[in-house]
Amino acid sequence: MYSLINKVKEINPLVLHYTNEVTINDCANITLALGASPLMSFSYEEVEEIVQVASSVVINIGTMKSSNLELFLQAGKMANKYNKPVVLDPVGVFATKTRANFVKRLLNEVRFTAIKGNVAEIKYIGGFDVKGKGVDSFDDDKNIDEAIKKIANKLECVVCATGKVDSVTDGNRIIKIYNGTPKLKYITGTGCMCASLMGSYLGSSDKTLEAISMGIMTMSLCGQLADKENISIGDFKVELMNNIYDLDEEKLNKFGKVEVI
Ligand SMILES: Nc1ncnc2c1ncn2[C@@H]1O[C@H](COP(=O)(O)OP(=O)(O)O)[C@@H](O)[C@H]1O
Ligand SMILES: Cc1ncsc1CCOP(=O)(O)O
Ligand SMILES: [Mg+2]
Repeated sequence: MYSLINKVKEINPLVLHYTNEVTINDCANITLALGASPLMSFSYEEVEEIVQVASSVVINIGTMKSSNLELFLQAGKMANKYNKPVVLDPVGVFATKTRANFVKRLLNEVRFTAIKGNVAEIKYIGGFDVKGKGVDSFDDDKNIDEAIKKIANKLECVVCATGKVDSVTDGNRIIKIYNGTPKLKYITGTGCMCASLMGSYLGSSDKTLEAISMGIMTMSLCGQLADKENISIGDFKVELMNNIYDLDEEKLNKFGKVEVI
């Protein structure tokens, strides 16, 4: 699985983002740091054309800007039409009925290759009560394996829940990733950036479960490596980017903590 990082650098996939206005720049930079190419678009005019040249598509509902919502649906449908892998990040889906209804529409009208969210977002989609505020999860991973398997089997896609431990499933196998640091919660966009990394791996490989696991492993491990003693939160963000740029197969083999269930 770890050798997929070399594929990203070889192929330099184009990762097309329809995303929020808070973390868009960080998502572009992390995509570049891994070795892929980012492209962000809010254009109805070019959606069909641009999806055709993309290697993968990321849809993130974070800011729920009303003028973009139909575009996000169209982008997902175009990804299906042109057989491009497409990832959904249902940011804050539990926070309002509006978000929940929009995510329901996306899930009904688009076949996603993968859905990733924090534990509260994923449990909410799985039908569980959750503890969350705004876009942040304060939930634990009780029932998380049940939730991810339920969603994966119902929607026939890979599902990833992020948190202290990250869990990924294709409905059959479950991959647990034990890397990370609580500091990742004190920078906005680490979840959004995971989706960009997932898009980068998906654009370089058709092994979906491995690609999604590598996306989250890359963020969690690089956060862990960046978290040197007494590092300030501003420096931590810079070190996170540096570690993404410097990550290679050797470091993944040395520090990756993965369990396949
Ligand atoms: N308590 C924690 N300990 C270690 N890593 C964490 C913890 N909480 C979140 N992470 C990591 O932070 C990154 C973002 O996850 P998360 O905070 O769940 O997403 P979001 O930013 O979408 O809310 C992931 O790499 C995840 O593994
Ligand atoms: C704070 C905020 N508000 C709308 S989108 C967004 C960013 C969320 O990023 P993440 O899901 O990675 O925490
Ligand atoms: Mg998030």
